[in-house]
Amino acid sequence: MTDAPILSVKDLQKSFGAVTAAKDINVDIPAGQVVGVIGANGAGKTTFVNMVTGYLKPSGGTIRFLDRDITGIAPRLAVHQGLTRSFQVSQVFMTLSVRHNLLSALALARRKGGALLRPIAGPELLAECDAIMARYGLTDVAEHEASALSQGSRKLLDIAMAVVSGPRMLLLDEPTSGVAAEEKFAIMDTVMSALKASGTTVLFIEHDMEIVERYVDRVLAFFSGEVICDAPPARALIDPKVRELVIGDTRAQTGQAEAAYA
Ligand SMILES: Nc1ncnc2c1ncn2[C@@H]1O[C@H](COP(=O)(O)OP(=O)(O)OP(=O)(O)O)[C@@H](O)[C@H]1O
Repeated sequence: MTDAPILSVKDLQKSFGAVTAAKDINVDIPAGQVVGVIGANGAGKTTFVNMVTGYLKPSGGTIRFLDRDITGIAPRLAVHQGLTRSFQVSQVFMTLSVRHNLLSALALARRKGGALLRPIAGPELLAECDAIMARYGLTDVAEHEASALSQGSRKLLDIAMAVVSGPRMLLLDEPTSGVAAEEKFAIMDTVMSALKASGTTVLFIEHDMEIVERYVDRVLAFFSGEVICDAPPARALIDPKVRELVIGDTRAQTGQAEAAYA
């Protein structure tokens, strides 16, 4: 880890008419950190991620990434700077195989303009594709159509496609949403060890407190557009405000057991 933060957010604000979706957000994230963003529905998590990745223009404040001002940058330029995201809804091509999905993503990441019209699969790209599939546990399903994959494998493919550009920082929207309970830890183990190996800084939105507790170094808890707690999970998940305003609400939505943090 270096001392200078990879991402530095100062006084970030966003209003939609009378609704304040982000208020006075100040966050510095060091390179290599894994950050979990939690909060009830409507707390402002997606607004924050959308502003950082260029999908929404802030009403005020600044965002610096790798010491450059990226406030209001277009999403594709954010990707060029090394800041990438995945979405809650999978972005894979359902009728293509795992290999062809990854080759398409690699071709898009490596080529510019009209070069897309040339054949995509040279030996280097094929080798890179094999390496990514091995890292993300997809080798055994390489020739399977994406539509035939389990939700968990489809998430792995989606995230593997997001990282082909070699981002320095990856933002994920609920990486285990829709994944069967018995698959979620295996999926996260694979994703987090691949991202750790590449030294990627990670920030992800998550409703599942078991995932938060197990995989993040730091929790940002949102309520009503503000960060109400910024602490390691062992502290954040027992913070009275977080328990009342975030975990209580999240449990009510997901039906998680009240005993988990008693
Ligand atoms: N495009 C928009 N226009 C108007 N209001 C919006 C818009 N996007 C978000 N909001 C409002 O901003 C607030 C924060 O929404 P946001 O989607 O960021 O919350 P969230 O924490 O991501 O919620 P969820 O867990 O349901 O995705 C909410 O009150 C929401 O209704």
